[in-house]
Amino acid sequence: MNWDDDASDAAGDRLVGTDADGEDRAVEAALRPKDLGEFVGQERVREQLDLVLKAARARGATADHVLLSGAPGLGKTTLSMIIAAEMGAPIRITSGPAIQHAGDLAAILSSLTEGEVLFLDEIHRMSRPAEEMLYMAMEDFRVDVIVGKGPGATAIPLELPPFTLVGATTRAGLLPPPLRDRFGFTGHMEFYAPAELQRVVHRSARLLDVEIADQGAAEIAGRSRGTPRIANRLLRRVRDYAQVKADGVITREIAAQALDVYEVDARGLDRLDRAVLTALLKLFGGGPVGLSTLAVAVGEERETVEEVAEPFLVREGLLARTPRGRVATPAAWEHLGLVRDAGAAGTPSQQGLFGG
Ligand SMILES: Nc1ncnc2c1ncn2[C@@H]1O[C@H](COP(=O)(O)OP(=O)(O)OP(=O)(O)O)[C@@H](O)[C@H]1O
Repeated sequence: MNWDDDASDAAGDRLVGTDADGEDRAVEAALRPKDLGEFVGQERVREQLDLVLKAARARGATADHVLLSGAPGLGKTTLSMIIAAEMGAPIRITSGPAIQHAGDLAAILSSLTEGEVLFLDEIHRMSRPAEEMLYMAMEDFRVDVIVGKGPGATAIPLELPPFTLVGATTRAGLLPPPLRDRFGFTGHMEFYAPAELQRVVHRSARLLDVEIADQGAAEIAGRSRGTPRIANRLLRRVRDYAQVKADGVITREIAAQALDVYEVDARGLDRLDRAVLTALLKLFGGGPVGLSTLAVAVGEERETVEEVAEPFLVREGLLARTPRGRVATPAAWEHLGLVRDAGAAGTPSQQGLFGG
């Protein structure tokens, strides 16, 4: 998978963007499941983690280091908090970009208490020297603090209490193998199925004291791009609509009307996604067309199209990246309700892209 952090930054102000905005952060604390039983979906990761934590508790030991990989908003921070709660341990939260010098990391590590969970988000964005210090800290619970500079510099070993590192990354493939190998357990977080997101929406509605019908929750879930953070955000916008335009109850119709107003369509595409697809279909007959040409046609930067819009369109099977350019799939024509001109050159079947 190719989730780019810069792309998700650029997507920050979209209703269907995956990064947390200020409002998300304010409510997310209240919506986070507190234990593994409350955590919806991710059956395999949950089951495996349950075993890891139970075994550590039975041995009276600190849990092994845990690496969580997956797209933003799938629940990595939430799981790290659950790990701490299940181990009855405090948690310290920091991120790779916040640790630029090995000294920053040494300061954090040396202040940890026994059994504490250190959550290191975006661990792939840590500086190299800090990363190397982390290897030793994870393996031997020890760091060498360098005092002085040049030939006179000396390394002073510092013992650390046993702790559990929970690393989170959107790009497990970017981690150097020595770092990856030092995690006792790696959990790959998948996008959520609509039925799972429906449960997330129901749970959040209950916590927010919002009345919602099953079909209302299903409507929101179907437009949430497999991501609980987006589901919770759409729920809040639909709640606003239900309060202003109706009696506050979220039915299927209300959810659909509200999300139409916010331009999030039945499949979770927003205005930018649809603009890209529409240009590809209407102006270029479905492609192939070069990325730069497509970007000019929609009046966006090349990077925005490539990093913000395309990943989801590709994931949804609406657009394909081919060596000859971007190509719409038959599903794209269907989704936008357009019919391909039968005589046009470069139809998907003529190119043999989709098996005729
Ligand atoms: N499995 C789940 N069940 C219920 N709610 C969930 C689940 N996973 C995530 N959420 C909700 O989604 C929101 C985002 O989750 P979280 O912050 O843990 O994601 P993340 O993967 O750490 O994202 P990022 O990588 O951007 O930090 C939280 O409010 C949380 O309540």
